[in-house]
This record gives sequence, C-alpha cells and structure tokens, in this order.
Amino acid sequence: MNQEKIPATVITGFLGAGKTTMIRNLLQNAGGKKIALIINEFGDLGVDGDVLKGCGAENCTEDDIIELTNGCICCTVADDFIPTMTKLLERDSRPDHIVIETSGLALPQPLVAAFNWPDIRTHVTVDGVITVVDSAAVAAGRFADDHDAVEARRVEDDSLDHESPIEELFEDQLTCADLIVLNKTDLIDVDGLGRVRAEVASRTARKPTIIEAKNGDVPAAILLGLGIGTEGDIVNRKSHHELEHEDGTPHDHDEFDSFVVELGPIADPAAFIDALKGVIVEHDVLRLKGFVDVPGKPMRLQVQAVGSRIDTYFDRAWTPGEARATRFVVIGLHEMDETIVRKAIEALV
Ligand SMILES: Nc1nc2c(ncn2[C@@H]2O[C@H](COP(=O)(O)OP(=O)(O)OP(=O)(O)O)[C@@H](O)[C@H]2O)c(=O)[nH]1
Repeated sequence: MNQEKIPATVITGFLGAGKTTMIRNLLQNAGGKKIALIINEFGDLGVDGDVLKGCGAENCTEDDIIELTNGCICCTVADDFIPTMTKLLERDSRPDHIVIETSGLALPQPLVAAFNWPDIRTHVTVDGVITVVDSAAVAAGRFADDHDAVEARRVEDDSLDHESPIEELFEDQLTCADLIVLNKTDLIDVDGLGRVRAEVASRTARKPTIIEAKNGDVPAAILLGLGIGTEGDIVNRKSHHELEHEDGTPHDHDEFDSFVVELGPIADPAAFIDALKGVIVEHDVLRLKGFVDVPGKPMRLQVQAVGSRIDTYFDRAWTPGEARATRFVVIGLHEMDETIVRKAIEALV
C-alpha cells in the first residue's frame, strides 16, 4: 500500500464567495487526478452537492462526493469530519487528492487542527487553505465594520464580546489562508480591484499569495499542490475566538440563523425574482439559494442570491419520481426575524 500522505485542500470563504463554482471548475480541469470531495453547507438543502454531482466529472464521481449536513464543519469536527475521513481512508481505492469545501460560515482553524489528530495525520496532510473572496462584496463594504450597528447590538445584548460577526469571520478565513482568490473580478473595475486587494491584504498579518479570478476559473495546477502542510502552522493562524478564549471555550454560530421556505409552483419567475430582491434588501438576507418549480418547464430553475445580487438558471431536469417543489434556504444574522421574512417570501407567490 502506498503510504505517502494524501494532500487535502481546504476551500473556505464567506457565504456566496464562489467556492462551489471554483470547485466545479477544478473538477473539470484536474487532469487525471482522482479527487474525493467533502462538502459542508450551513442551512442545508444539498444545493452545493447537487451542483457538484451534476457536473459529471469522471475523476470525481457521485461516490466520491461526501456531504456533511449536521451543521458547520468547524463545530462537528469530532462527530462528523473525523469519522468521514477515516472511512474515506479505508476505501480500497485511495484518492490522489481530497478537496474540502467548508460552509460559508465556518472557521477553517478547527478543521485544519483536526489534521493533527493521530489517526488522520499519519495518512493525510493539508496541502493548503484557499480562501475565496467575493471582491464585489468587499468593494461594497460588506465586510467593513458598521460601527453604529455593532454598538446598537451591544446596547441590546451586553454579552456580546466582540465586533461585527461578519467582519470577524471574514478576517478569520483570511488569517488561515495559504492562497487567497479574489473572485468575481468581472463585477468591479481595475481601481476597485486595487482597493479590494489592499483591504484584503490589510486584514491578515500573514502574507499569503493573492490571485484574481472570474467565475472561480483558476487552473488546477495553481490550486492543487501548494505543499504547505498547514496543520503544522496552525499556531500562527488563530481565529478571533481562539485569541479571546484561550481556555478552549467552544465557539458557535449563534450570530447566524437559517431556515428553509417551501412554496408552490411559480408561474412568473422573473416577477418573483424581482420581488424577492426587495425582500432580501429590506430584511438584510445574507444568502438565499434553492430551486423553483416553473409550471410547464421540464427543468428546475436554480436561484442563487448573494445579498441582493440574484442569479437564476435552469440547472437540470426534474427526475422521474422526484416531487417538483420550490424550496429555498435563507441565511441571515441572528436578528433577522424568521417569521417576518418567511411570511414576506410566502406573500410573493
Ligand atoms: N458575476 C460573478 N458571479 C459569480 C462568480 N463566481 C461565482 N458567482 C456566482 O455567485 C453565486 C454564489 O456562488 P457559489 O459558488 O455558490 O458560492 P459559495 O461560496 O459556494 O456559496 P456558499 O456555499 O453558499 O457559501 C452563484 O450565483 C455563482 O454563479 C464570479 O466570478 N462572477
């Protein structure tokens, strides 16, 4: 048996940055490398898994795609991630490379630390942590601290021990990176991109390589084979939470909430999407994704909203026996009122 350690690449980045899109590209240009993929979503509807299974890459079949659905991977390392890795390593045919997509709300640090567990470290090493950044969102100031809002939250809840949860998470994901991909460069101009690069660089004390991309289109040769062994350098990449709670208090995702909305068929998707945009803006929804049943259409309409930017496309035919349905996962900050947002979306049909 080949005892060489299998390289594992961790792909992280905030909600909607373009992780799944980049992995889809990667699977299609990874040459002959056999890849096993572990994917984790917050507020799971299995959307990412569906997108990736649908890309039909021969080097990464449906069997090679493992979905972890019991919450964010960083909080379920012992119960979910380690057993999954152990099973993967026991398979007869070992993958050449493992790719792990974290949820957009995950801290990469606990996941990388798990590679130091005895059963794992003898077989696998972290080739590198790649952090995908939504350049348009950075340019729009989405990760800049809104001091007034943070202060207002603190007045309401004096147990808050830190600043904006979005800003903090964004920095934690950058702090852990070996490679940062400034994605969605098509949405901003050259000057804007220069400012995004400077802002991203200023948010991490380390000096990871920063590259630019459109639609996550980065050659596999750049993404795979970084050869870092990140698990050995975890001490230099501490998250805000680790720095604040050196006693090991576990972190959680209390600051964020998600729920699933189910609707009936939608006959006029264009009008629906237009109105949905209004709800997203009014209630500050961070991420919404799912599928629409358009009567008379043999295919599902996939909906991907990142903030108020919404993409839609018919992604695949409804399969025989599959119940046609309209379902979305909605993710927002904890203060988002689920009942109100749910009613507002339901009222659009
Ligand atoms: N304009 C533009 N859109 C992009 C680009 N990359 C990804 N997108 C779109 O952004 C949306 C989110 O992309 P995903 O790849 O699902 O993002 P993600 O990081 O996997 O999202 P989560 O797993 O929910 O955190 C989709 O509608 C993509 O088509 C890009 O470079 N430019």
